Amino acid sequence: VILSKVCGTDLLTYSSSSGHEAFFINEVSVDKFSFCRALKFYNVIGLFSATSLGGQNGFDSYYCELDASPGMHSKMPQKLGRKVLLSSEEKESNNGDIGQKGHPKTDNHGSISFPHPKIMGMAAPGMFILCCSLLCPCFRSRKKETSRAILTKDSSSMDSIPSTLAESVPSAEANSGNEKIPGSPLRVPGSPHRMPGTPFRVPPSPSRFSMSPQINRIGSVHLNMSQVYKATQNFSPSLIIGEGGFGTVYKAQLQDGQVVAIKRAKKEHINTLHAEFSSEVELLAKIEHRNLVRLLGYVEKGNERIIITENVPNGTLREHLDGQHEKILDFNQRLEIAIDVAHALTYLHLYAEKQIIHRDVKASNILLTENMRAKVADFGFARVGPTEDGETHIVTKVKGTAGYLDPEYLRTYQLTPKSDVYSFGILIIEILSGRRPVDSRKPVDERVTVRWAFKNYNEGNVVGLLDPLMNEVVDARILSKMFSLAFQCAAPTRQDRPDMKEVGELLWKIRMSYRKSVSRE
Ligand SMILES: Nc1ncnc2c1ncn2[C@@H]1O[C@H](COP(=O)(O)OP(=O)(O)OP(=O)(O)O)[C@@H](O)[C@H]1O
Repeated sequence: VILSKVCGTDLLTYSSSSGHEAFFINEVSVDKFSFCRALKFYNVIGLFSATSLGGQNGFDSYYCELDASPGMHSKMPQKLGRKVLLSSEEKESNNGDIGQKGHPKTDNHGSISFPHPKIMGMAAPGMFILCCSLLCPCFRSRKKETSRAILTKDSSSMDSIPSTLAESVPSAEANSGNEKIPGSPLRVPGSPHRMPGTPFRVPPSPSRFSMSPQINRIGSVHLNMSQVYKATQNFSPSLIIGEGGFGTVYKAQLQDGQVVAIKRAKKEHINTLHAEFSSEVELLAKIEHRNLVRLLGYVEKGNERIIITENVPNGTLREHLDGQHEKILDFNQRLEIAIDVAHALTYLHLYAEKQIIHRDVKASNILLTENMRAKVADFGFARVGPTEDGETHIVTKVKGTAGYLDPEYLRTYQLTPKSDVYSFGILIIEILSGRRPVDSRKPVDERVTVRWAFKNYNEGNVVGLLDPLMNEVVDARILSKMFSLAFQCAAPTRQDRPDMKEVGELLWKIRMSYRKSVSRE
């Protein structure tokens, strides 16, 4: 049995197989009490009950009235799913991230970070599960509904999870609920550069990187703070080109004329930093690929944490999809961007000195050049992949952005390059449709874009999936191939996803077909 419902901001999933039961909120394994609490909060206990549970009376009598300790019911959470993520994050314990977000990102950008539990969750192969999930109706919630669900699971392939173990994982209950939670999880307060609906980020907690003694010497640009002040004209507001969770980004000109982007960490987060860059950041500084934003240097002095990167002048892919730039991206440009990103990820996964998993592939981390070439930015969550022979994955806390997160990684805490493949699949759908992975402004059944797209795809309506801003007729067969590839990438389990190299090759073939179709017209 597998039951999965989007309620308000949360995806509630119950599964049972061969006598083993598991409870999930937003793909995070939780104990049954937390699950029941969520059901009660959303007033949907009855809907999870009766026939679908094999004749049992339903959650309310079978589960939810059982072992609630006094006081536990007194206060329902305001944003349950987010609390699950935050509570888990508080217990973060794992090391090993190599990127800039060793610095704490400040707020509200959708990134998720929490530790692996004592148990692993369920494995869930098969695209047919996606079909099943599409059939699940959404419930009316007492709150404003903003879906941030990913995909549902397959009961037939569930690992054995004794419920006693399931109860040992971090739960929503563990959170004190003190944190400020935005009205909608998709709204980003105080960020002028964000459109409504932009995914929020839960700030990663301070990393525990080993400090490199040479930290100020990484990369090819070595500045001291007075040079940074000079280059940014004392961090002049007129030079601000972006605002992220981690800090403010300035366009700066160095003495030799080179124009760079300088990211300055927000002061309020400096104190929470225990250690900064991993020595492995030196690895990132060595990475050179035309579709990856180059890390040029790092400055650490007193309260200042400065990251210097290549400047990419034409905004983010998300801004372009939002129509914030002069021209709307045409299909050809979108296809080229997808190919660029595929090449960047292939390089990271296969050809870098050590395998690197980006972990935060999303449209707002794709920067565009004047020629509309794409560069993948923001290695804040990047991680070195498995290093031992025969190792298939690393087990680590979950980081990434809601909507792009690989559900299998989220469930099992096993990270592989296929997590980037999943995010890339979601990104292709975003590139083609223009829609964010989760869009709270859409009708309930369209809010999880991958589900909406898959449903339409199955009904043969690929043309209707195309971004209406494009105003362009694209051969339905080409679109079908693109969407089909996207769904393969976003398969619930990694074994069903192609690797990035294959994805690049397939995109290249699609490009050839597209060129042919255009030349025939
Ligand atoms: N190398 C760069 N060149 C040009 N603009 C950049 C560069 N890096 C960042 N920006 C701009 O600054 C903005 C903020 O970047 P940053 O990487 O800090 O945050 P973000 O990725 O938007 O947010 P978050 O990392 O919290 O998701 C970007 O959206 C982009 O507009």
